[in-house]
Amino acid sequence: MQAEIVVLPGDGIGPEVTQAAVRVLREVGERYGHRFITRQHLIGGAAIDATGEPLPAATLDACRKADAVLLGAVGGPKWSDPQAKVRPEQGLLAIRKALGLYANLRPVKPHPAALGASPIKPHLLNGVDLLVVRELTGGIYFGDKTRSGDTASDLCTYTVAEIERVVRRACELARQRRSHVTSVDKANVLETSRLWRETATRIVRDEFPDITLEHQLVDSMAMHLLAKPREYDVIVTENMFGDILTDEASMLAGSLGLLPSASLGEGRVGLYEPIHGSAPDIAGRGIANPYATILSVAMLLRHSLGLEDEAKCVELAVSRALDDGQFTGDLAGGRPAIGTDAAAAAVIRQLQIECHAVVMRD
Ligand SMILES: NC(=O)c1ccc[n+]([C@@H]2O[C@H](COP(=O)([O-])OP(=O)(O)OC[C@H]3O[C@@H](n4cnc5c(N)ncnc54)[C@H](O)[C@@H]3O)[C@@H](O)[C@H]2O)c1
Ligand SMILES: CC(C)[C@H](C(=O)O)[C@@H](O)C(=O)O
Ligand SMILES: [Mg+2]
Repeated sequence: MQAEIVVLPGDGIGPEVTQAAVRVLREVGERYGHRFITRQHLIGGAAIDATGEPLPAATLDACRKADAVLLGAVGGPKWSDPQAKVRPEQGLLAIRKALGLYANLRPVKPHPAALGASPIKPHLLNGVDLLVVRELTGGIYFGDKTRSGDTASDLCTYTVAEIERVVRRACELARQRRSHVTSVDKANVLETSRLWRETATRIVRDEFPDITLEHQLVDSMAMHLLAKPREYDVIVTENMFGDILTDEASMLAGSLGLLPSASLGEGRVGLYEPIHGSAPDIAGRGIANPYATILSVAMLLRHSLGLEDEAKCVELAVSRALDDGQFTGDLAGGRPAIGTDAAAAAVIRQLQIECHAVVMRD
């Protein structure tokens, strides 16, 4: 097949991890005979520096025309002045909104070889396989913001339609898994959460009677996620809770550098990105973990291009690289660590074996 993929490196470690992931994508293309055309565009701080805007029209245009978008990360101290009129993060929020990407899939499946990197006891992690479906285009990140004198406000709004579509998406995904959905809210305090809970209950009752639905308040969820992570299958939640819970969940996997994501809507184009940020503390040193971005490429192959074999192949290759002890610094825990490029090379080496193995098995 031929596919056009827009690559948005962004800021900090964004260019380093996307470059590694594009190398892997190219290898997949060569081995399977696909023509993946990649074009880079500006977003975030890099775009502000070049054009004054965090999401230039040319970038959005290119994304709309593409088959999929691969993003690194945006933001950094250079653009973080509280007085700044434009911020890199606005570019990311704007592209998600403009492409209608309301469902952000963040899978968490700790890899056995990386268990040592997690602060959680290994016996709690065995068998953990959960998927957070984070609502991505509503809630407090998108509400009106005001500042007047010594008072500031951020408005949190949800409509029934916004809740319905993401809950439906979570239930459809749960049907392909263990048919269990945990809906996370703060219904004891927030009106948006009461609407969320009512809507989730109705959608599951009327449309997904085969799904088991459980409600959980977000504060205790933060605790349960670490205390009994094995008990969760699909977790669906609003934008901010999903943002926070997934950084927490990365500790189950051992590092933020291991969690990929797919942002999907009703449209054709999906956006794929690691869940981590631009990591200014390690940027420019060639030591960032690229596995989350490489695993995001696997999600891109699966969800936007329908290339399931190729997606599995990338996931297996990452898994084998970890089995082989190919750890970046965030996973190494004092053992010798490899850099970003070497990690990509390790995946490519495994890909050369794994692609073949997956094809032969099918
Ligand atoms: N999707 C995005 O573009 C995105 C996501 C989160 C944060 N941000 C932005 O990134 C900037 C920095 O935010 P932050 O420091 O709170 O979060 P961060 O995710 O960038 O970093 C948190 C910690 O995790 C480490 N880390 C993150 N990714 C890693 C990787 N791939 N390999 C090794 N270590 C990794 C960092 O070194 C840091 O110590 C901010 O401007 C924030 O707004 C962007
Ligand atoms: C940078 C920020 C806008 C972003 C978010 O909150 O969505 C990030 O934290 C993420 O998780 O992708
Ligand atoms: Mg986040």
